[in-house]
Amino acid sequence: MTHSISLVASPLAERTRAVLKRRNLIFVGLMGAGKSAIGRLVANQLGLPFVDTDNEIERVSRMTISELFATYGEAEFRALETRVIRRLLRSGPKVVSTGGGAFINDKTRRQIERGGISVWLKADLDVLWERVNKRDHRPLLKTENPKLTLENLMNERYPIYQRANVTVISRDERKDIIAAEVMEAVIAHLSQGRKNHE
Ligand SMILES: Nc1ncnc2c1ncn2[C@@H]1O[C@H](COP(=O)(O)OP(=O)(O)O)[C@@H](O)[C@H]1O
Ligand SMILES: O=C(O)C1=C[C@@H](OP(=O)(O)O)[C@@H](O)[C@H](O)C1
Ligand SMILES: [Mg+2]
Repeated sequence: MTHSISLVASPLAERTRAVLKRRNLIFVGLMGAGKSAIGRLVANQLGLPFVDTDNEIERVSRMTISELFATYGEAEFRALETRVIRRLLRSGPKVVSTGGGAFINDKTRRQIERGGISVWLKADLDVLWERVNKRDHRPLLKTENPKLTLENLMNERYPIYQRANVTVISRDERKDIIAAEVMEAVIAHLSQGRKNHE
């Protein structure tokens, strides 16, 4: 777990911390959406611990995600992912970036729903493709036509990601701007919740 504290928290970050209280902030969405990058940035701005579940899985298994898929298959990877996420979400507050399939798994999604506020980083196919095609560490994209695979995953998964508490559009825009939009959306969501309970 990395824990970095910004020297000066912005007013936006302070307001977000105040509404978040002890809840976790959990990033979900497709590969390339920016969960790992934006999650880390938001954690840094909030002065909260940050965990990327793929990194945590690699740490506990002492294998890379690709090695896990190749050696044990996707089903075992999902079981490990569920266990790691359950443990991480037991306490808060922290920022957790999940791998793209976590929220799609029924068991894991229920844990996320109970464990904090979920943020879907939603992006269109060209944005995702532009980002993922530069690296080859994602086993699900090692297909003959990875862009089509990504498109198929979008069609399957977007109806499920839509259940997240908050949606922010991830696009060709500065990361700190996307991070600020995440914080605004979290504040709006939690303030709305408070109004409904009054
Ligand atoms: N707003 C952005 N602008 C430019 N590049 C971005 C942005 N958000 C993410 N990226 C880059 O896109 C790539 C994929 O992002 P990553 O955080 O690994 O996505 P995910 O964890 O959702 O798969 C990384 O190289 C990351 O730095
Ligand atoms: O979409 C998926 O099922 C996966 C996404 C990956 O994480 P990122 O979304 O961070 O790339 C990683 O967990 C694994 O390769 C499976
Ligand atoms: Mg990631």
